[in-house]
This record gives sequence, structure tokens and C-alpha cells, in this order.
Amino acid sequence: MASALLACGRQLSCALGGLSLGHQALGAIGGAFRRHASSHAENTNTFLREALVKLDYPEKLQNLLLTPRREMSVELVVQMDDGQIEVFNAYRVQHNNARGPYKGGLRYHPQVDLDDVRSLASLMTWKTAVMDIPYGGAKGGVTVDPRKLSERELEKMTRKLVVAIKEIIGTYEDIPAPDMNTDAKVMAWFFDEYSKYKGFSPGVVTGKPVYLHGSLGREAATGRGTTFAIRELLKALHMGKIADQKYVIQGFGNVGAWAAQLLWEAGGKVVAISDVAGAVHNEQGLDIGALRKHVASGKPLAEFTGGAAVPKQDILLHPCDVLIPAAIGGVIGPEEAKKLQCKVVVEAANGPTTPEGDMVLRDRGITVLPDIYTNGGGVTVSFFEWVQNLQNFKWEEDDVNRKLDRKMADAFAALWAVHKEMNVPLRTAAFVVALQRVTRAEVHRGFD
Ligand SMILES: NC(=O)C1=CN([C@@H]2O[C@H](COP(=O)(O)OP(=O)(O)OC[C@H]3O[C@@H](n4cnc5c(N)ncnc54)[C@H](O)[C@@H]3O)[C@@H](O)[C@H]2O)C=CC1
Ligand SMILES: O=C(O)CCC(=O)C(=O)O
Repeated sequence: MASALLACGRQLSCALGGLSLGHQALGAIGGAFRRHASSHAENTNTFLREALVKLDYPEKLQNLLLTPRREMSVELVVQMDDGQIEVFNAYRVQHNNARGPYKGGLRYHPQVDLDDVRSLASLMTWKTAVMDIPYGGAKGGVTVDPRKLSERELEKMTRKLVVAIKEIIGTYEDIPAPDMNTDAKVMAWFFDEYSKYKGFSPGVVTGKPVYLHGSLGREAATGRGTTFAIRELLKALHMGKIADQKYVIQGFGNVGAWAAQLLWEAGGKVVAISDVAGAVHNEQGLDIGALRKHVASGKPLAEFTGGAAVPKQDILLHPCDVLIPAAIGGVIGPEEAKKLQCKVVVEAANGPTTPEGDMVLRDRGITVLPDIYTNGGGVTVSFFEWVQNLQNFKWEEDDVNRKLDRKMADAFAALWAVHKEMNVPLRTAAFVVALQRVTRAEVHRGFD
């Protein structure tokens, strides 16, 4: 395995011999964990560099894989319901398309900036490669707090975004999807607006409503994939079954709520959950069905009577077997990592652990199942949706879920094999698997 990777790297080294990429050298590779990681993009690259070092890739190749192919920043000018004009900053970063069209979600969040989107776009390249689906990686975002916009304002802003980026996306070019604070409704507006300019194009975006060319199973896919991932990890670590564990989940949106539901249905005990506003705890296990109904009725999560309200900032530190960050990035730094009371961290969110936090978890022997595998179920069912759009045919939900299960199991087997063979953490193993696949595609496509 390692020699095949090295040969691939050498071949690319020759191919890159006469190529001037024009990038700055990105710093001493060996000191990946000694430098202070100051940004989301830098955090992702710190993890990536560790795998690049293991593979001994030449510097030009490293630079090519570390930097995005294209970045677009636009301003969206929107007239609000009260007549005022607001300007929102928006981004689409296309990281790598060696393995197929760029692919990745759209995030609406006040903390979105170019650095954040760069990091998320890079994660998508490695995620689609780990899941072995024929895509590259991209991400988009708008710096906005969608809770402060009316539905009409949100729709206008989304349509402006489509107009702004329509020339760099497309069914075979770059395919957006939901991420934080975007859902099937936003994807429907997106599909509609794009189709006005380019003709009927359901395959330009995934995560659409099921009645509008969406796939059965996409809404639950990331949480379902996370549950399959946990099952595989528990098996590999000889920790027993899903039903034998206590879970704590940060985030009760699409990913957190579906993961909670499916773990609970499988007999798992979810003892604490938080969202942006609060947290709730019940050591006997929360009734997730009732909690979902409570939240769906518009009541605050922390007011759920089936548990007690607890401070949301302590959620990650609550004792459990499996800790599932399923909200924002960068929440497990070194200080949190020192205090976690779990056996494994399962990264359903993108980028929840900083490199410094990761080092502390390694030292403490806490296993981390990395984001680029754990939450890969979402983009995998997005791929299934896209295939159905191209086929103009709808698959049954059981079929979607069965295929997702197979993909999650196969991807786990690949990263577990590298973890064992190279004696590296699961995160590094996942990057190694992904780098191998992306690099092979780069080499075989050539550079002319
Ligand atoms: N939706 C999808 O298919 C995929 C999502 N992800 C990742 O999963 C994570 C969650 O995404 P979604 O569930 O889609 O978003 P969402 O918008 O549906 O839900 C986000 C949840 O996180 C909570 N939250 C936000 N800030 C928080 C904070 N500071 N502390 C605690 N909770 C907080 C929100 O209240 C909400 O419950 C993100 O990192 C996203 O990138 C990854 C792969 C696919
Ligand atoms: O479904 C997709 O295409 C991408 C979802 C996403 O943004 C992610 O996996 O982080």
C-alpha cells in the first residue's frame, strides 16, 4: 500500500517537474503540530499535512492539494421587507475537481467568511474521496443570521446568490447542497432560479424536496450515516453495540436530531443534547421522539420536561461513551480536550476539533472518528439524488438506505486498514485514503 502511494507521488513529482504552480511554499511540513493553527483553513491543512508527510509527497504536489482551484466572493444586494437595502457577503470556493464535479453545501451563518469556506471546501474534496463517490470538493456560504430574515428576504437572498454564481456552477460543474441553516426549501429556490437562466436543471443542486426531484432518505442521510459509522467503529473497537452506549450530542438540527433519533431507535441512551440556545439532560436517556415533537412545536429545547435544563457550554464535558459534536467547527480545543469524559469522539460536524485539541485527545487515548468520514452520508445520498436526477427515476427509500449503509461500511474498512497498516490515527488514515484517490486521479488525467 505505502509503496504504491509513493510510486504515485513520484510519478506526479515527475509530471510536476516543469510546472510552476505559482503558490508560496506553505511552511515547514514536519512542524505541523508545533505551529499555532490560527484559522479554520489552516486547521484543515494542518491535518492534511500530517498525511502528506506520511506519504512523502513532493512539495509542488502538496501545494496543489492544499490550495483551492478557484474562489469567488460576491456581494448580494437585497431590498428588505421594510424597504432598506442590505448587502451580504457570499462565497463559493472550489477546492479540487480531479475526481469529478465540485460538490459541497451552502452555509448561512453569521460567522461565515472566506477562511471558513476554504476549510469546508477542502474537507469536501477529502470527504468525497473517502466515500469514493465521483466528485471533487467545494463549499459556499453567506455571512448572514437567517433567523433575522423573513422567509421572503431569505428567498430573495438565495436567488441573488444563484444569479451571482451561476456561471461557475452546473450539473457537471459544481453542485451545491444543504449545510447549516439551509434546507430543502432553500435548495428548491436554488434549483428554480438556476433553471430560469440555464433551462430545467434538477441536477444542479441536491437536498431538494422529495416532491421536487429530491431523493428519499437525503434529509436523514447525514445522521443515518453517522449512526452506521458509529456501528462500524464500535465493532472495530470491540465496544459492543449502539444499544450498549451512552451518547451526548451537541447540535439538534438536521444532523444532530437525525443521529439522536436513529441511535435512540437502535436502543442507545442519549443522555444530553444542546442547541445554540440551551441544553437538556436526563441520565436515564432522553425520549428523542418526544423531544423532536417538543422542538418542532417551536418550544426551546432546554424547556423539555423529559429532562433537566443544563448549561449548554458544559455539554461536551458531560460523561458518556460516545460524544457527537454536530453543530459548528472548532469546539474541541486543547482546554476542552483535557476535560472530555468520553471514550470516543464522533465528528458529525465539520471541523469540530482543532489540531491542538486533537493532539490532547491522542495523548489521552480518546479515539476520534473524523468528520471527512463520519458525516459523509450526506454527500453520499446527495450523489444518489444526482444520479436519480440524471436517470429521471426515483429510487425507493430502502434502496437508498441500503446503498448508504454499504458505502459507510466500505469507507470504514478502507480507513481502518490504513490505520492499522501505517499505525496512524483514524483522521490521518482517512486523509491518506483520500489523498491516494485524489492523487491517482490527478496523475491519470495529466497536466496538459
Ligand atoms: N446537513 C448536512 O447534510 C450536513 C451537515 N454537516 C455538518 O453538520 C453540522 C450541523 O449541520 P446541520 O445539522 O445541517 O445544521 P442545522 O442548521 O440544521 O443545525 C445546526 C444545529 O447546531 C446548533 N448550534 C449552532 N450553533 C451552536 C453552538 N454554538 N452550540 C451548540 N449548538 C449550536 C443549532 O441550534 C442547531 O441545532 C455542521 O457542521 C455541518 O457542516 C456535515 C455534512 C452534511
Ligand atoms: O450533500 C452535499 O453535497 C454536501 C453536504 C456538505 O456540505 C457536507 O458534507 O459538509
